[in-house]
Amino acid sequence: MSELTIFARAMLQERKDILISIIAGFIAGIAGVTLFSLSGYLISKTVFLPPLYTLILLAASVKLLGLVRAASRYGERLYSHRATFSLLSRLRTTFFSRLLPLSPQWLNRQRSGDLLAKIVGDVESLQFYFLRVAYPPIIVISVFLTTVLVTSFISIWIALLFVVGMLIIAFGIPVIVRRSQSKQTGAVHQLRATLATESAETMYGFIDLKIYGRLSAHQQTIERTANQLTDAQQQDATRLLRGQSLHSLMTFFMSWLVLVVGTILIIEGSMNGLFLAMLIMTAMTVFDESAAMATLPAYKKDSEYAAKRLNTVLSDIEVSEQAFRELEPNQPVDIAMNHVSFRYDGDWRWTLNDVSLHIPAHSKTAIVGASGSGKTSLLELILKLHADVQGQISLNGIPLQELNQESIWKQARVLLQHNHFFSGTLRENLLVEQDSVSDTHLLERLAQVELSHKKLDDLILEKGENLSDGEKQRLAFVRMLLRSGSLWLLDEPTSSLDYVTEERVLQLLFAEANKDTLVMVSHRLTGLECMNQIVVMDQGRIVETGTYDELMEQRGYFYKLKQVELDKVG
Ligand SMILES: Nc1ncnc2c1ncn2[C@@H]1O[C@H](COP(=O)(O)OP(=O)(O)OP(=O)(O)O)[C@@H](O)[C@H]1O
Repeated sequence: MSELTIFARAMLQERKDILISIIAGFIAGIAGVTLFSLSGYLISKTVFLPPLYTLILLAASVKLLGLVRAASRYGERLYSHRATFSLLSRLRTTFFSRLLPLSPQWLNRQRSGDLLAKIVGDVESLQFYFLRVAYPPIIVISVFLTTVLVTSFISIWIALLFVVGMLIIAFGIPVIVRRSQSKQTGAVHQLRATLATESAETMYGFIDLKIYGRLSAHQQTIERTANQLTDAQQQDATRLLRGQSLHSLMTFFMSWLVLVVGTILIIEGSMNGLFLAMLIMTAMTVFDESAAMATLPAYKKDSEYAAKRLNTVLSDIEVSEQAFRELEPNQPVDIAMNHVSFRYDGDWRWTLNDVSLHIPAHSKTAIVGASGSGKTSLLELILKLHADVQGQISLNGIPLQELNQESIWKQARVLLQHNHFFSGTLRENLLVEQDSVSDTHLLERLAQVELSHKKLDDLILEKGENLSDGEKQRLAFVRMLLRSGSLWLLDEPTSSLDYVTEERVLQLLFAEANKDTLVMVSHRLTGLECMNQIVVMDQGRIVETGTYDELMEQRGYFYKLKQVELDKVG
């Protein structure tokens, strides 16, 4: 039950609608039972040729009850579904708002298909908890108890028969349904997540799979999973149907039993024969109204499983939300790292090993080194994208663990190696953060990065499929320029550009970031002369630090890298 705490909280917020639907459901149930009982009574009464007004009164009551039943059933459906949809939207937004502040690192660890299956499928499954598990028993039991009470005035034996029938429906049938279900719990959820994951991976890697001739193998896997999912769904549906069929069987059986017992009671003279048809109709209706009890355990188990899957995500998230101090906006940022070591989850080696570094406010720092030496990871640590970091990192003297992650992101103008482009116009892709920038300004910015041939209404495909890598890099660069913030963190911002464009872009960057703190990871060693410091990394350690001239004079690691570059590029 603890898995459903979030759901229970959301239900409390919808208590008004829930209460109305319970009351309306109760009225509909009682009206239904009375309607059919009265019909039975009317039929029996007709045989004895009662006065016309009695018949008119009974027929009018039946009509009226029909209307009451229809109206209250409508009210029940309306309010219960309104509550359900509000609950669902509450759950979705709660889930999504928890995901939003998460570090990309956490999101990267999730398989996108599985996450999607949780956001969509598992949240959806929770609707049944309310519609089929939480409130129907309240209605069924209250309608049933009222019926038993009224019936006991006519015949205590028939009332007892009803109780026995209800016990079988409420406990016997669910046990049978649950027994067949226990081995299968969660199969649909798991297979749905697997199918989403396999489909997402096939879509992402479509071109590579095609080139390497592995597409059909992947398609077969997807088909196999889809078939297994269909089978699991069919088994689930069969189980539900089995419960419903057993319930219908029980309803008919009880009606026959009422007929038999009622006949005996009439023969014995302990019951008025006028009530027989009425009691049979009562039995049929009251047991019919209790259909929800037969399928309740199946839905309950399913919803609990869905809640459990969602909880695994939410409990992870709670761990990662702990920042509490703000980084002052528009202040120059000073970065200090003191004996910082870090490794990725499950990795045996240190990605960053005992790194100490000071990046003063307003300074320009380049981080260079071999591929895989930890340059990007170092930038990500400044952005507080990773937890479990050893040593001390502070921004403007505030330890990173005390800083609100979002306040760092607000201050930072970040350009990572991979930038996402959304399906939409070029304008929309540039104005992801703000929409108060004029077209003229946007076009000026585009011209500054040699993209004057692009139009703001040009359509960009999902993930920027119709852009070259260099164009993507420059558009992301413009996107970063349009932000405000005094901390510039760039990871190889010009790696896909030709030398001429690269020089222009770097000049523009240095002019724009003139008064700010700039940290730039770079593969290339050209243009670093103007940097205040160059940090050279190797295998997670800082091996050299200094200005360009100092490092060249030292003739150490940087000098060697520079010689290699000169040999290769000239
Ligand atoms: N998300 C991750 N999970 C686990 N290991 C990672 C992850 N990202 C990077 N690594 C590992 O950390 C090490 C440092 O990676 P990082 O990207 O920081 O290096 P880099 O110097 O920026 O490399 P490059 O110049 O190729 O971009 C690499 O060995 C890499 O395999």
